Amino acid sequence: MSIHTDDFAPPPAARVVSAAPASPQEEALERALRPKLLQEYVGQAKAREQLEIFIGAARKRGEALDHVLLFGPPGLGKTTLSHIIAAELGVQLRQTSGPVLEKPKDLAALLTNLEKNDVLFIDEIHRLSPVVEEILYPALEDYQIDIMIGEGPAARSIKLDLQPFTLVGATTRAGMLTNPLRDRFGIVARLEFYTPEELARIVMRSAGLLGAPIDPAGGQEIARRSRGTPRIANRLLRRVRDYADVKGDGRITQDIAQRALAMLDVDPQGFDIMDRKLLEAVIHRFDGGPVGLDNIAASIGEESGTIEDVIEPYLIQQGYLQRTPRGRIATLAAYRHLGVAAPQGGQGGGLF
Ligand SMILES: Nc1ncnc2c1ncn2[C@@H]1O[C@H](COP(=O)(O)OP(=O)(O)OP(=O)(O)O)[C@@H](O)[C@H]1O
Ligand SMILES: [Mg+2]
Repeated sequence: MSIHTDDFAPPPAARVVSAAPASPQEEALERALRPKLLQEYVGQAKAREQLEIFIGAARKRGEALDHVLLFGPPGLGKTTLSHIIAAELGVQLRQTSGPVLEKPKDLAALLTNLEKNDVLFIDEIHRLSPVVEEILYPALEDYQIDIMIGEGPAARSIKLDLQPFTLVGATTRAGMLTNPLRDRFGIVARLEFYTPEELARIVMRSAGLLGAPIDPAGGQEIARRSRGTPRIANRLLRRVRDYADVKGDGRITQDIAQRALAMLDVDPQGFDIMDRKLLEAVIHRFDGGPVGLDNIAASIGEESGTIEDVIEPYLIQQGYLQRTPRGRIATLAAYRHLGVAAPQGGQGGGLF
């Protein structure tokens, strides 16, 4: 048996505050913690209020809900919300994703199987191929599709009528949607990072479902360090619970939470090693910026897409990083957080 040095590298999923689901097991656990109705869905007041009204109206009239676009960083509850929409409408949900739909006929098969007012959920909708997207336009507008039968000179196009349905599209990158696709969504909901109070409610609820005894202060400690993201909050809760079982008497107290999170390398701001690496790179290797995304990516050995979708949004929202047309800039808060003296007199990209 040969041993490669790669065997010792931690897998990417080892990042404990990564917003992406770590494994199929984690996805199964997540499903168990998923709220099923709007009432249980914590936070996102704006999106929830909109949906409550439009869902209520659609139900009253017995019509399909307008098409819904959900966008926001990973782990904020887009998939959860799509399931809730179907449940609140009292219809079935069919689920697929942009990269899975390779050919027009893949989408056509799904569409023709929908029943009246059903929800079709397309995750990562920004990754639909153009030929598949083409099929979607008339389906969304007139509940019709044009499909080609046969090949070569014998090929002909036929129109098929569909049942009225609702498309729920989810994306981490609304900017990557084509205009004609974006224009066909009547309801557009942008999901925001959660406040520590909202995350604390989520943590307490999840702990209840897991049967884990927890103090409110323990819940708040986990919430504060979850990067505004329910998926991370639930993951940290499970790790802290393990720690409490082994190192304590099973109860998640603030002290246990603090010790467990320190062990996991999640700092009091909820930043992990990747966040710190990024800020350190901008400050130490690029004089605080401005520096382009690709340079940061090369410098910290992370894909630029991951940086843009997963790492940066929270750092920007919290005011540690700025995205400018000339590149990324580390703010004063970033210098402070890393305990580095900020440059004096108009350096650091003119921020100070
Ligand atoms: N508003 C909420 N209230 C309670 N729990 C939530 C809420 N939003 C999300 N969660 C929890 O967080 C987990 C992740 O949410 P979800 O899978 O819906 O995120 P997502 O936005 O679809 O992520 P991705 O972009 O990776 O697909 C869910 O399993 C659920 O338990
Ligand atoms: Mg999802």
